[in-house]
Amino acid sequence: MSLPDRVKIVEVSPRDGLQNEKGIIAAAVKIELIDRLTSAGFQNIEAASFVSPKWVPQMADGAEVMLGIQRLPDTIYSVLTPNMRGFNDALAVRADEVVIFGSASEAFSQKNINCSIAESIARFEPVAQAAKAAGLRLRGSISCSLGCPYQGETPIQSVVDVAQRFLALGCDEIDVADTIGVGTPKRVRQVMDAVTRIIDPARISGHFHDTYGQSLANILASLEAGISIFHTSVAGLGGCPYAKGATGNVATEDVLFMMDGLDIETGVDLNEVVDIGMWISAHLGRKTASRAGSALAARKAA
Ligand SMILES: CC(C)(COP(=O)([O-])OP(=O)([O-])OC[C@H]1O[C@@H](n2cnc3c(N)ncnc32)[C@H](O)[C@@H]1OP(=O)([O-])[O-])[C@@H](O)C(=O)NCCC(=O)NCCSC(=O)C[C@@](C)(O)CC(=O)[O-]
Repeated sequence: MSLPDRVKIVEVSPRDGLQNEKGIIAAAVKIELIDRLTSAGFQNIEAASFVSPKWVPQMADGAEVMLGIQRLPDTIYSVLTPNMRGFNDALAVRADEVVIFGSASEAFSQKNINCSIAESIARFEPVAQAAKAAGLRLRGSISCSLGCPYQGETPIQSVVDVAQRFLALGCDEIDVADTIGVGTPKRVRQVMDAVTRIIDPARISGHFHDTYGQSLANILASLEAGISIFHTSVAGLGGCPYAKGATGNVATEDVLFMMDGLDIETGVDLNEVVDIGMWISAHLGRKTASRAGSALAARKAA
């Protein structure tokens, strides 16, 4: 299959990238991060999470962040909303897209959102209806699509079942998420092929964590399966509090560098993203996890 000319990169660092940070990061830093990402050309930024602050304290300032950022009219600012409480908070700050997040694994569903998969779908139903009524975009994220930290490999049918439920709820986009980064290209291709049999590939995204260094290969396998939306995180920031040991999302800089080599447009300025990656890594007191980011920053410094 031929590869697309253009892909959409959803930058998830302000939410997935920062949610697992131990020390609380000031809202001003989150706001600066999002503003710089907006300037770099991302058309979709996952900006915050309206979840219980007892479960994820780092995301407690979502409203302050959403109200503090400089928004561009064509940029989609997404927020996570596990229930109606989260949805109402998202509506109050005029989020463009709300994300319901389920799992293809029963055990992870319990650990992450404290209910079974079936209960989660029932909880998402009013959120989906309210999102449609308010004219907001709706995205559904399927955690553990390639494997679960508690249950091991995920059967492909479990991913398809949740995708089907999300489709019925009216999701505009559905994420196949490799929460712990265990997927390898052959399996990713099988999962993407199964999901694209029931949903238009243009509505499916690949969300890959890079724990085992497989993300770029998995993105290539997804491109070959017709997928053209990918989630990335500047400097490879991230991790899920309910998936111990899992590292961050695939680094944005690495994906942009690969897309450039494949002649696939992203609309994002890699040069600016390298600077953002170095800035946020310095702020967090660590080295960037992006190979391309380090190499390009070193080249600039020379
Ligand atoms: C879903 C719940 C709330 C259920 O949590 P629960 O304890 O079953 O629910 P509850 O209704 O009993 O609420 C407990 C407390 O939280 C409050 N509460 C309830 N809802 C909200 C809300 N929306 N905003 C603010 N507060 C809220 C509620 O008011 C109550 O407060 P209390 O009475 O004890 O003072 C909880 O489990 C939760 O917040 N989980 C979120 C976990 C999370 O954010 N995980 C990380 C994101 S998922 C992820 O990273 C994966 C993804 C998407 O990136 C893709 C991938 O890589 O796989």
